[in-house]
Amino acid sequence: MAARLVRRWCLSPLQVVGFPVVQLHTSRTMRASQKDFENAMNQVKLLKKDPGNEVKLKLYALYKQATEGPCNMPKPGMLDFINKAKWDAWNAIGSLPKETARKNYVDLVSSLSPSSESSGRVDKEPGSESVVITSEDGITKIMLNRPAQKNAITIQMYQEILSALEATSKDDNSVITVLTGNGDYYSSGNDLTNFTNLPPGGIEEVAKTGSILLRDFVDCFIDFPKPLIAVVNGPAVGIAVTLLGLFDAVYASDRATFHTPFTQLGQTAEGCSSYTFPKIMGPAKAIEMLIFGKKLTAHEACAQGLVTEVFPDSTFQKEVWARLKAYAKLPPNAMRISKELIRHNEKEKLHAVNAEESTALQGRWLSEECMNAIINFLSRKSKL
Ligand SMILES: CCCCCCCCCCC/C=C/C(=O)SCCNC(=O)CCNC(=O)[C@H](O)C(C)(C)COP(=O)(O)OP(=O)(O)OC[C@H]1O[C@@H](n2cnc3c(N)ncnc32)[C@H](O)[C@@H]1OP(=O)(O)O
Repeated sequence: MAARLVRRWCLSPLQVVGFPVVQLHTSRTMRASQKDFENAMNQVKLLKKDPGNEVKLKLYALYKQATEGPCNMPKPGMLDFINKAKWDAWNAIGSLPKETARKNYVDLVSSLSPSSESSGRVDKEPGSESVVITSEDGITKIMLNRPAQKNAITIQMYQEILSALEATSKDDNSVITVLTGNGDYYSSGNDLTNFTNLPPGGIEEVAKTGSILLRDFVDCFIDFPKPLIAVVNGPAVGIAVTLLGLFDAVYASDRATFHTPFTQLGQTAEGCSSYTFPKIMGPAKAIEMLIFGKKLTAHEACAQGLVTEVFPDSTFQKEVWARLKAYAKLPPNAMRISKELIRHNEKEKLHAVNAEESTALQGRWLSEECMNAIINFLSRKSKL
């Protein structure tokens, strides 16, 4: 099921906001600027790096203005949030002349297209994977690797993490498993553009498949049989925080922060945090985090029991990996059996909580509160 979901979701990043797929005109009577415009449209399709939704909305707006003139469409309804973001972008251009829009489009594309970008090659460079999995000294390291996007988790990354956990749980050479992030963030949580690729079934289908994926993903953490360690190298947001309640140890840099702004996003708690957080830190503190979105420092999170130990950022990697290497030499079966003893009484409850939270989120994703929050982020009207 999970693999099927991912296949369905894995669209080119350029499809995120419904990139205009255009027909190239070949008329010999076209002026040079029209040719530049067509070349630019072609270059856009060859971009290897996703330019981000803000730029894509600008490109969309300039393309529409250049080809059709000022926005002449009725404003889409609030719930039609992708078309509304596109309409807003086009409408914001006002009465800019078609020629100027065309030139601005060409200029914008050329600013995105260094010569290496437009070569048309699409091979992945080594280390360019969004999730990097390595194994050494009995430690399997799953590293989130989208530092420029603060390690926001895409649909494909959920699937890759899930597959890595399934594989390492069966790998006799893997004693402990570590989740960490590359760059300055541990993870900014769910990639908010996950919501913008509308399949034919529309937002209802997005919410339904998203809910199934979330449930499968979290189930995998609940059932993971070996020691699971989070090496929190920097700020963590959303699902990157809630999952910590299912880890066996959480080591944090003193630069890390812990933030679950679900209400601000019109969403609700997931990752079993509606159960694990009150248990770990008591209901009063859990409510401050999960309902009011209070951000904790690493030392506060440690005092609340969410973090095992905090290290100075300057020595964080050295100290933590030295410790993990020592732990990975401990007898693996004893560790696995101890984990089973500690965790097995809770498993049934955790699966039920996960199912409930995933269903609640399915409803939330269809709400106006949630859609507005996502539109605001994507159109950069808001940030955490
Ligand atoms: C219905 C389908 C769902 C399918 C998936 C189901 C799976 C489960 C879902 C479970 C529910 C999960 C919930 C959560 O995790 S809620 C938390 C979501 N995260 C956020 O709201 C964070 C949003 N980001 C920010 O507020 C800021 O970016 C941040 C404070 C993290 C950093 O700010 P800073 O100013 O330092 O950096 P930038 O904003 O300039 O960010 C750099 C670039 O990174 C992009 N970015 C960052 N975070 C995200 C994100 N979460 N999603 C998408 N993109 C993100 C940001 O846009 C910048 O990109 P550009 O350079 O292209 O502009």
